[in-house]
Amino acid sequence: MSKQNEFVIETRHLTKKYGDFVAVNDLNLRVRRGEVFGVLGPNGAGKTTTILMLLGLTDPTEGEVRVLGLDPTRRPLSVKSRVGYLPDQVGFYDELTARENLIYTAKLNGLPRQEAYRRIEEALTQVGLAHVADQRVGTFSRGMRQRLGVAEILMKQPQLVIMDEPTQGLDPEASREFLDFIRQLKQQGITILLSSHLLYQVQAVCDRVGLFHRGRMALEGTVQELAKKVLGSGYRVFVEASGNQEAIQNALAALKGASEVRVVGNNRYEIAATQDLRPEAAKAVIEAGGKLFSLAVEEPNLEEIYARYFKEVEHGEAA
Ligand SMILES: Nc1ncnc2c1ncn2[C@@H]1O[C@H](COP(=O)(O)OP(=O)(O)OP(=O)(O)O)[C@@H](O)[C@H]1O
Repeated sequence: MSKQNEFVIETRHLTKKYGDFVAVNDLNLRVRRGEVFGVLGPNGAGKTTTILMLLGLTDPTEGEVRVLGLDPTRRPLSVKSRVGYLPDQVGFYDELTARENLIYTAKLNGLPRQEAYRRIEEALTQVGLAHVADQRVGTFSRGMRQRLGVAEILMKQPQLVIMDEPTQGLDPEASREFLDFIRQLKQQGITILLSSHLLYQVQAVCDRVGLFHRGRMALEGTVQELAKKVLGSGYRVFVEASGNQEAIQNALAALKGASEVRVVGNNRYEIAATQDLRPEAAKAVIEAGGKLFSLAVEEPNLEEIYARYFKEVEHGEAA
């Protein structure tokens, strides 16, 4: 394993078998300090099983795991007290109030009493639950429970937060707030592992993503890197310009990074490109004697990458 600190999460040849079934297969996952890493993949790809191993909640069959330099198999409590965990259904004691639930967690984590009280009040206020702090959690809506889960994380002040489908079942407003919360944590230098099926959300907050497929990490990188690998290009640049159509089209097609140029209407062109070619396209239009009216760019889209990747996998399997 590499030097502590560089990677907050590191797995080597991590494998989990249930009988003959391999749920996680030879997984090498590395998440750097301070990054937001998105875990994607179809149902049953092994995402939750991986997360449970990272938290010491289930033991690997083979391979190694380090979380914050600790082995969760041997030191599950040390890992749990340092890592914030937000599953899709946050487990709280329904008969206890919001505040009592947090006091209970604080005790489990060995927080000193006064410090715990201070942090709990702060966290409850931050997530907007201060006014219901003394209500039983059994009366809470799903969104309120999730907020309490967030309060628990804020109270812990962890170095790493692991989230498994955290916005599942939340309304759009609550999901948006949740994304802001992730950004806030990132600003504080906290590392985040986020598993989600909501690709646009993942794209909005993640620095890198890993695509899981049948227990393996099939692809890994920034959205741009994945776009290059899977789509070949990924950027679309839209150009509106008058002038000699053939000259403009040729000039655009000659740009480095342009893989295809299509005429999509009167004086309108669409470039498929490996990067944002707007400045280069502007220059090319002028040099080809054209007049530029507008330029726009569409960045690579994780939905498209995901759909294309799995279509190709299926196609490969069918062949
Ligand atoms: N305790 C268990 N016993 C037997 N098989 C299991 C057990 N837990 C998980 N599995 C199987 O392991 C595979 C991976 O499950 P896992 O929950 O990790 O997938 P996932 O990627 O999180 O999927 P989802 O997106 O549906 O949450 C699935 O086929 C699942 O049925």
